[in-house]
Amino acid sequence: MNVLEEYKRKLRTPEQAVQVIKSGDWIDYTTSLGQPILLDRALAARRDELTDVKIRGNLVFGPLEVAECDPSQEHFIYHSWHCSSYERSLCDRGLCYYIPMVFHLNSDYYKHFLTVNVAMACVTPMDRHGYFNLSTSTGVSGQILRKADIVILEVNENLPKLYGGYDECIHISDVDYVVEGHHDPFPDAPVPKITDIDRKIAENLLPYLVDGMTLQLGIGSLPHALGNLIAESDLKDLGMHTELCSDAYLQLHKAGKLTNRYKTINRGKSVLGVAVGSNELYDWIDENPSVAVYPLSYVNNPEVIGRIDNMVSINSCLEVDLYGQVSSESAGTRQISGTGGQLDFLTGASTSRGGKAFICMSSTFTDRNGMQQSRVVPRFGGDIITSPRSQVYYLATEYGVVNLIGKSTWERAEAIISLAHPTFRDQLIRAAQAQHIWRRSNKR
Ligand SMILES: CC(=O)SCCNC(=O)CCNC(=O)[C@H](O)C(C)(C)COP(=O)(O)OP(=O)(O)OC[C@H]1O[C@@H](n2cnc3c(N)ncnc32)[C@H](O)[C@@H]1OP(=O)(O)O
Ligand SMILES: CCCC(=O)O
Repeated sequence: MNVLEEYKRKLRTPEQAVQVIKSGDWIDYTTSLGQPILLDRALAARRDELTDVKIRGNLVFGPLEVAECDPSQEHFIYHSWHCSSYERSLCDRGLCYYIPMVFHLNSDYYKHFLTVNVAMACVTPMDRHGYFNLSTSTGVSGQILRKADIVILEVNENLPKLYGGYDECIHISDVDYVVEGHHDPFPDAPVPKITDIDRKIAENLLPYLVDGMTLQLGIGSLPHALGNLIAESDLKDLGMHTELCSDAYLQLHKAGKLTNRYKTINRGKSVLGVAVGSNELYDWIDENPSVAVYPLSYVNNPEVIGRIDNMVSINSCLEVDLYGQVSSESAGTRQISGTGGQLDFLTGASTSRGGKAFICMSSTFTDRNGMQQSRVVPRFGGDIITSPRSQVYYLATEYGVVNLIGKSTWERAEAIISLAHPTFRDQLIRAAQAQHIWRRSNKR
């Protein structure tokens, strides 16, 4: 049978396709732009026929009809590997549960441990060879689709087609059903406003950065802003090897800096796993031979990252304690985001020849009551630790950069307090004294 005939034979309406889902099933929605909008709507419409259907997603921007239609969670229970701001708001409402993980092993979790009864994902239209491109969701999708008992694809003509790497496509012969329908154009992701504090942090980082380095910029407004500022610097011949491709890389490209010339693997290629940004970004990565998408089992593998000379990883966090522990994913018991690729890139970049792993933050934040709070705290109570103190290298704020490696507890306390906002330093020193990590010789 030729691929077009096979496509027609597998074509269903969304309502028909979701009939395969049974009570108790595990369903996967892949990630971000891969969110299956029409199938999600059709599944939610079956609410009263189904119970205990569990759904997994990852950095999904929503709205998710399955979560919104069932506050009781008798019918649908939604889970996320990494919370977007929408999924965070679902968690706040008790409608989403976080699943702890590290990304480079995520596909192994699927391969060895997890059940996927039905996987549903948005893909590009099928090509003449019978392949659908997994596009900006390639990072996480391949193994989910391989593990699924039933694969339903939703064709979204707005998705960019990305060259791989590997695992960027699925063939019609590996698909059970295909659905089509109208999709609105993707909204542009918000662009962070660059603040004076961002500029100061970028200034503090610049002496550590070299021409020819390869950059990983993490999720969130600070890494994005720092990427934009690096695009304005004199640095040149930069490389891209990142889990998440944001508009900061488009800025580096537009500034003529993203040549990938000195990459020691994937030379000449901007490597990514997932992309989220503007339509201009999607247009840039679409069918672009200088861009290569890979599964995160490759992109985030610390051994792979470590093979890239001068690999620089720039991620952000919510708070740091005086021991050097980093909390990036929860504020007390409130789930904010996830571990994501932070630990993978910390581990990988710190083993690269000339590599450096930075965790950056503003020294303070303004809480919901309008009060200025320190991001340097004496010690964590209920916050989840994202990066353990044994693996944290460079920490940066607008007050400087410190390297914690090889530093004892009292040296760390001193170094970390030097990054804190001056308003909070005395109270942090008193806390360090009470915690027995402060000596008479410590600098105030
Ligand atoms: C992507 C790659 O290539 S892999 C590596 C990157 N991945 C990671 O580093 C994972 C962990 N890091 C992250 O998830 C992000 O970088 C974050 C969460 C630390 C920062 O992301 P941003 O989007 O810039 O966070 P933002 O400042 O908007 O804050 C998010 C929420 O946390 C709240 N928040 C921020 N700081 C604090 C704090 N110290 N205490 C309490 N709440 C806080 C904010 O108010 C906001 O809540 P809201 O949505 O209700 O307003
Ligand atoms: C999918 C990107 C999330 C992260 O690693 O932070």
